[in-house]
Amino acid sequence: TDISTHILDQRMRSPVYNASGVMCRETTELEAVRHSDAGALVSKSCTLEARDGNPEPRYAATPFGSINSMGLPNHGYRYYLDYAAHYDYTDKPLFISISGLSLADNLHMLDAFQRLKRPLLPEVNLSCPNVPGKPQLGYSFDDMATALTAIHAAMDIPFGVKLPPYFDISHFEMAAEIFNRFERLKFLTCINSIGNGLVVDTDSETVLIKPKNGLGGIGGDYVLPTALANVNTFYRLCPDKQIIGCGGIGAGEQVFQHILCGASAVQVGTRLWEEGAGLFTRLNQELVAIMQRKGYQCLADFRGKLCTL
Ligand SMILES: O=C(O)c1[nH]c(=O)[nH]c(=O)c1Cl
Repeated sequence: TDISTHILDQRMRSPVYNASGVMCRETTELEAVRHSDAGALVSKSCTLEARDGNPEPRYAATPFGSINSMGLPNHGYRYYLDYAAHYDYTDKPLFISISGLSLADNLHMLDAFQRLKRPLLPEVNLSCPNVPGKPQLGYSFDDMATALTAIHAAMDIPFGVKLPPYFDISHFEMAAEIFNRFERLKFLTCINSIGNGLVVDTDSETVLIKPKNGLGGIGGDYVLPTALANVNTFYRLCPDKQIIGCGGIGAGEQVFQHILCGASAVQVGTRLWEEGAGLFTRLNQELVAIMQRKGYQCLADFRGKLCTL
């Protein structure tokens, strides 16, 4: 049973890796993912300068997932640039998440990464919901088109984007039309957390996290149907791009479902935060068991083959 996959020409021994933001802010964390059974790794979204992020508590686990308003805490792009400069690319693919506070910052950081002339894979984050005063690009189609036009003009290497969840068919269609304009935009990571949810503790009658009156991005079991809808819809609307699934993965079954909906690889956030890097070993085993039960030899046997009625 072969669970390997490729993103562009880069092979992954497993289709499962971390979601940006989880187990990836420190080089020690990136190394933990690299030494795990994950098939790749992605770094914490970086900004031009280091950021402390939002006041704590800013993450909370909940009965069916998590809520977070981290506020883009990271060491600044040079820290991740150094990691990418010394990384052994023969091991597993390295994705670099970029989340500049302005288009100029994004262009500056992307240029620095492409000048390394290393096979790193930039994932431009269009969907951070937690920086007060910074509306996310993914929900402003004109601004997103402007940014991607400038990024595509500046980038000689292939890149991807981290997308927010969309909920309206016309939004899927408008977003896909924009993405399809850009040939070197090669992968779409769907989805980021569902922005600005609110989780309340009944006993204390209090929110769980400090920033933004308790509002934060929702992840975990709550978001699986939305994640699958975004994966499958962009899989159908953007046939020249690969889809990386993210959202609601806690067991091999959801890995299987994301791939069935069209994902070439999948990322895990909430469940990884709660369980640790042993998660990848478990997910790989559970995916193999499902494939064996169904008689599938490789991921291509079922990728994108979701049946409709
Ligand atoms: O608050 C964060 O750092 C954060 N949190 C998220 O759930 N998604 C993001 O893209 C980011 Cl950048």
